[in-house]
Amino acid sequence: MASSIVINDTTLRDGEQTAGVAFSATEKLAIATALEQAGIAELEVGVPAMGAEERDVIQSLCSTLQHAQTMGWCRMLPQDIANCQGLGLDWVDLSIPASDQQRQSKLGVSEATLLSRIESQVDAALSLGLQVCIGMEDASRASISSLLRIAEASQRAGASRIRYADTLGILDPFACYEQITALVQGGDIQVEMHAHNDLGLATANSLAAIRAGAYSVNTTVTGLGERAGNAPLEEVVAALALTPVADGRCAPATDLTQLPAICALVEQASGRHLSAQKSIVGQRVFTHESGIHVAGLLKDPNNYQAFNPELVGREHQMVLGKHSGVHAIQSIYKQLGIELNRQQCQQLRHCLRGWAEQHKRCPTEGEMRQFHQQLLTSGTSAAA
Ligand SMILES: CC(=O)SCCNC(=O)CCNC(=O)[C@H](O)C(C)(C)COP(=O)(O)OP(=O)(O)OC[C@H]1O[C@@H](n2cnc3c(N)ncnc32)[C@H](O)[C@@H]1OP(=O)(O)O
Ligand SMILES: O=C(O)CCC(=O)C(=O)O
Repeated sequence: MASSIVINDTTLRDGEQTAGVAFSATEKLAIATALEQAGIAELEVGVPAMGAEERDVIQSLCSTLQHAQTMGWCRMLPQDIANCQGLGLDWVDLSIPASDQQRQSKLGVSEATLLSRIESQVDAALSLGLQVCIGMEDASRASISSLLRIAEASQRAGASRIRYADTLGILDPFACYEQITALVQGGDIQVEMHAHNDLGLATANSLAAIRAGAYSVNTTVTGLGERAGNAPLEEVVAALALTPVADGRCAPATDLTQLPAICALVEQASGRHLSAQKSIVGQRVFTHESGIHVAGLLKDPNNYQAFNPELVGREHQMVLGKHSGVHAIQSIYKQLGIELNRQQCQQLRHCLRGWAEQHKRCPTEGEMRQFHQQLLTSGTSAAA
């Protein structure tokens, strides 16, 4: 059977790092369970170094989840690793700054010192029964030669994976493809992509990384995360389902119909409201008003749909507004049980335009009925 691309969702770690976001234990459990039920293979569930309370939550998540693999995030420090003991985690991400900028300015150590730490710290994590991913923070500002040295040291020490973090979200998909290709071809270790969205390219970069052979990608529900956030889970899994990778791997086995409910759960728990136009899950992304689009959709939905909204548990909605055509008006009124002829539709449209400009929204069913009543009584001014 073909292997599938792995999603490592970090809503509960990087997602919760969004300024002002703090999930309760109950919310974390609900989010983790929902993600597992949707088929997400791996969850990065938190930072054990944050303290005993965080560790209790991590432990309870690990004991509740049945199929999803769990990962804890640590600095590559002995105490951080020791804090993972007994939590039931499957994986640990041991993070080191990979760029000269961060290594020198944050830690003040040489590359040789950092490389020498990998062996002993990976060993410490392995002895706790954990699989190890080496997190290369700020990898996108590091030279590829130094990333390859980290990859080589990680592999030699017994780590299973390296994580390429575009910590500042500065990559474009072309550069990302080149970087990940070099890492995949230069070593024999899984490569994971961690994309940030500062330039709005996190999803594109995640897909480019997969195309280059990345084993896994990090996502967060609704794209939560530091600053402009991470690659949104809903975008990445929908795109993977619709744009197959040519290397024979399958899209992750995600139940896409659960995405709206998962995003609503995270929207509620994070207090971060989603734009109506947010791809895949935004309230209005399958809503159509323009006359030409609605007329086309009525003939055949394929005329104006990128994909069937049922794939992600949604449906098309047709509404009336400034750009409505006769077909739309006729069809929408028919659903209200009102048959209109072409001339009546044109009269309604004339009034609808002015009404929409004034109110800046679509009319409700009650308002549409009112327009019709006015049309019948005045014959000309349907929607004053
Ligand atoms: C790019 C990312 O997303 S990295 C992940 C960021 N996530 C978090 O910060 C999780 C939440 N963090 C926390 O709760 C706290 O920062 C804690 C509990 C982890 C640490 O708190 P404190 O001990 O008070 O340290 P504080 O946060 O002020 O400073 C961070 C320290 O970690 C060090 N550090 C940062 N990254 C690393 C690393 N990869 N390896 C080793 N040390 C590191 C910093 O240099 C600094 O150490 P210093 O005091 O010697 O300068
Ligand atoms: O080192 C890592 O695991 C990645 C940390 C991270 O969240 C980032 O660099 O954006």
